[in-house]
Amino acid sequence: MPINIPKNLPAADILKEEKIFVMDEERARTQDIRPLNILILNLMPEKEKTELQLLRLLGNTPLQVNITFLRTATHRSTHVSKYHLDTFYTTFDKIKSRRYDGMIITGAPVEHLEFEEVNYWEELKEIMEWTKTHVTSTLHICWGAQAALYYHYGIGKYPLPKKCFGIYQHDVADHKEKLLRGFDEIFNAPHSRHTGTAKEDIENHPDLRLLSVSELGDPFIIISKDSKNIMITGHLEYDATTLKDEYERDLKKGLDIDMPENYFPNDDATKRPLHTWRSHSHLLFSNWLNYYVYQETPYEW
Ligand SMILES: CC(=O)SCCNC(=O)CCNC(=O)[C@H](O)C(C)(C)COP(=O)(O)OP(=O)(O)OC[C@H]1O[C@@H](n2cnc3c(N)ncnc32)[C@H](O)[C@@H]1OP(=O)(O)O
Ligand SMILES: N[C@@H](CCO)C(=O)O
Repeated sequence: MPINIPKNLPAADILKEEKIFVMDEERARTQDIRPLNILILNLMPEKEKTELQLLRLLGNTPLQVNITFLRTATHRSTHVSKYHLDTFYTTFDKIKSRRYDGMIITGAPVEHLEFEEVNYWEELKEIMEWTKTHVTSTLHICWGAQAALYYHYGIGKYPLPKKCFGIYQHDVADHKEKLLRGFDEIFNAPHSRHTGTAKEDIENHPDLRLLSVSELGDPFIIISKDSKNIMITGHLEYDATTLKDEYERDLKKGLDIDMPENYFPNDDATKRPLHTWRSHSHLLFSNWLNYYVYQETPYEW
């Protein structure tokens, strides 16, 4: 939320220079406030876990936030009950005449497929096209980010020599960038994927800005220059034990999987992993809600 300070306070100029969000008294007096409407397209198979993870982050704000959960109509989910989907989720046909202040498109375990092989790809393309006119800002996570880079900007994904799996450090390209306001110089975030995006593809694209790169040299946070689309290649929303669960699942299946890097204390898988990215995940979601959704969305539309 912006701070409302007297017009000629000396600190105002310095805060403005640092791009700290200051609102003068007149603008503050005339600003209309209403709850935000956020749409979540949940493509993760274990939908209830993802709901909880995202709601924790979206709940960390003084704003009122109305949540609508969206599922694909063209894909039959196999890891969640029909009851849960029928009770808590809607489909695109039912909401496409509405407008949303913000939208989240989650990851999905389909990165081994070409985009066109994903059975809801045509539906997702229609939804992503619709976001251009019906959503103020869309945040895309992991495969959702790859899908957005491909659909909106023509940037493909490529297979990694080995799964990018663990907790990695990331830099902050520009401390004045609103999305990263309050971030430390270096911060942790989990990654869990078999495919990646080329850094040069982002850097060379005239409509994109790279805001954060991992210690492996991979793009982590990407934003479109019109600020409508944000792409995050990792999983800031993951719980402390999500990578552990994925690791144990793959070991049980007999898959050739390395231990998540920089995760278990002393690389001892019997020890409790520490949640070392929690504060930055909260910060990123509240910055998004404040600067890209609340401050940008029209009061009436
Ligand atoms: C890169 C990222 O975005 S990371 C995000 C993805 N990560 C996760 O989901 C982590 C948690 N997931 C998991 O642990 C596993 O996916 C599990 C345990 C839930 C499922 O594992 P399995 O049963 O071995 O996988 P399975 O092959 O049945 O299918 C996985 C999912 O992909 C879906 N899928 C498979 N083929 C296709 C296809 N062509 N098009 C669309 N979806 C497909 C399946 O339907 C299923 O999703 P659903 O439950 O929503 O229907
Ligand atoms: N995060 C995913 C990667 C597969 O898309 C998993 O390990 O389940």
